[in-house]
Amino acid sequence: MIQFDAIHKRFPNGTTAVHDLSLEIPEGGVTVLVGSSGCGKTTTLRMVNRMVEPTSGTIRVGGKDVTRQDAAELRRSIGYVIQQAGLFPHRTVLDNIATVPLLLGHGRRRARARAAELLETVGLTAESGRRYPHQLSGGQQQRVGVARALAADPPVLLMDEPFGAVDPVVRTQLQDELLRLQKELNKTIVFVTHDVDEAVRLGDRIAIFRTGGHLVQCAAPAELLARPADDFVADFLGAERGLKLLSLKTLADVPQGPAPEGGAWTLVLDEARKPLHWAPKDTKDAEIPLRPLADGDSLLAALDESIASPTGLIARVDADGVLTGVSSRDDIHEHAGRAHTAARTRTGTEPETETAA
Ligand SMILES: Nc1ncnc2c1ncn2[C@@H]1O[C@H](COP(=O)(O)OP(=O)(O)OP(=O)(O)O)[C@@H](O)[C@H]1O
Repeated sequence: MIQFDAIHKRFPNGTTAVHDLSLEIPEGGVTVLVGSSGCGKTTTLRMVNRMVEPTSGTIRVGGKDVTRQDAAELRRSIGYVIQQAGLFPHRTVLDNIATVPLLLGHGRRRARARAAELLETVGLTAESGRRYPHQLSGGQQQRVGVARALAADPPVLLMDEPFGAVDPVVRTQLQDELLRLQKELNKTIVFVTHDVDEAVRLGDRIAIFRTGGHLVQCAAPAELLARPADDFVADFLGAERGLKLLSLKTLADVPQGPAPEGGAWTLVLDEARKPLHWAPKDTKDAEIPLRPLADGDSLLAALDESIASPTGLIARVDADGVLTGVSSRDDIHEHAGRAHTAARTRTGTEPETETAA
């Protein structure tokens, strides 16, 4: 757990970057710090590993006051990932990843073996380990940055806009990878972004800051979207709060029935009973492509597919892609409404919102 207790940071030029911050970051989850530019997110993050020292207040990691620990040692025990990866340009990828294990006194052989393992963990080939950072794409460099931060197996990972400099497709891939890794590793991750969608996608909890370094609200994403503490939070989350909430809910509970027969549309399956497309009764019309959805897909994806398809139906599949049934636009819509009511009225089932002035 990371505890910020009455933290204040005023830079020598008089700028207050963080104002009276008290926040508990639970162990083993992703806490995302969001807010507009200059609201103190990076400063907050960098105080955890003492790259910035607070003016007053206490920060504890695992119960220990960080100011009572040797700064260099502390930094080696906390993973740190930044935008543009921050790799050493004249070292190979493998040596970049092996840096911290080497500093920690692991032999070169062991450090490299660990680095090779991590390359695979973050989805890179062994061959890329022999390259230099500039010979990799931006997205690959970010993966190396994550591997390097994980090399000493630190319980805490600080990530400062790590995916800010890559295109949206690669960004989504990197987010997926991080979620997959986190399921496996269960680190305590503090993640800074100014992108609300990224925060909602990755965060177990989201802390929203406003200019002047004020924490406004910290809550689980669904709670935040359903019950923003004030107009600032509501504005920051954006106009499509309702849709964002649906991106957090799955399709699992929406009822499904057999595919209709003899109507205007027929669901065409391949020999393994995997849905291919909708065929019109009138063969002059074009067939309609479809995107099969599984129980783990979101209500937002279901709503989108049901609206986009003139059939008003979605094809549901199991983990192997085999048809399990179809669901109607009306059923999806009804569930979407219920998800909202539940989120608004929920009491005591989610972590409590922390608000600060
Ligand atoms: N070394 C410094 N000296 C003086 N002021 C600083 C320093 N570092 C940051 N600041 C100021 O402190 C405030 C908070 O900066 P910080 O980088 O923490 O914000 P941020 O929320 O991470 O912003 P961004 O999203 O743009 O990275 C800003 O007004 C910034 O200009």
